[in-house]
Amino acid sequence: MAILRLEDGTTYTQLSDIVRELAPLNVQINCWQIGDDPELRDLLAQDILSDVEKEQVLKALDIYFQQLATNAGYQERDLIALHPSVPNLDTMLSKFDRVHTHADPEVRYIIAGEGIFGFVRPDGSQVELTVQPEDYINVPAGTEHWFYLTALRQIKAVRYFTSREGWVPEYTDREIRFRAASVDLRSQSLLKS
Ligand SMILES: CSCCC(=O)/C(O)=C/O
Ligand SMILES: [Fe+2]
Ligand code: NI
Repeated sequence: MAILRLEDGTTYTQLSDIVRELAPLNVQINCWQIGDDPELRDLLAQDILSDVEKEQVLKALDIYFQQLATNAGYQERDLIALHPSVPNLDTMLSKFDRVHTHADPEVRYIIAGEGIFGFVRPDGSQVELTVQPEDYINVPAGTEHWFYLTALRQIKAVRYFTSREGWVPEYTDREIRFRAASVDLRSQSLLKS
């Protein structure tokens, strides 16, 4: 279930509120059910998936890919699985944790773990959106955003492509003013003390 945090600390968890707050960016957010198939749930609980297992997961969720292919011409999908034992995880994440855009829409369906997208709204305010299983997000081409993992350091997401070239990050020099996860980490450390 998605969580949106504004710079003033306001937090939204209702999908309708989040849709409203992200509307100025035309960022689409929705909740797509994963279902309760035990074999799929077991695969999603594994950190590491073989290529065969990844394809099994993708096929189980292809109903959504078919909708995107029919309605919006999406051509390909793959599954990204990030977890603490991925070699050079921090190097990979460093590609996304600076403000960047893509020439194509960034379309992700979160199916395990969680991650945080940051956005700059037209009024200059910055917001951060924690995405979790069943959250679907479509970030329009050219939208400034950043992405990083929470303290869980684990996410599985289906990536949908209209072309492969268009998702390469194009960096902007926008400064990121806050990180909600650090707020969480700070509050967690406060809770611990
Ligand atoms: C959750 S998919 C990994 C992040 C990514 O592809 C991207 O471009 C984030 O901005
Ligand atoms: Fe991105
Ligand atoms: Ni949800």
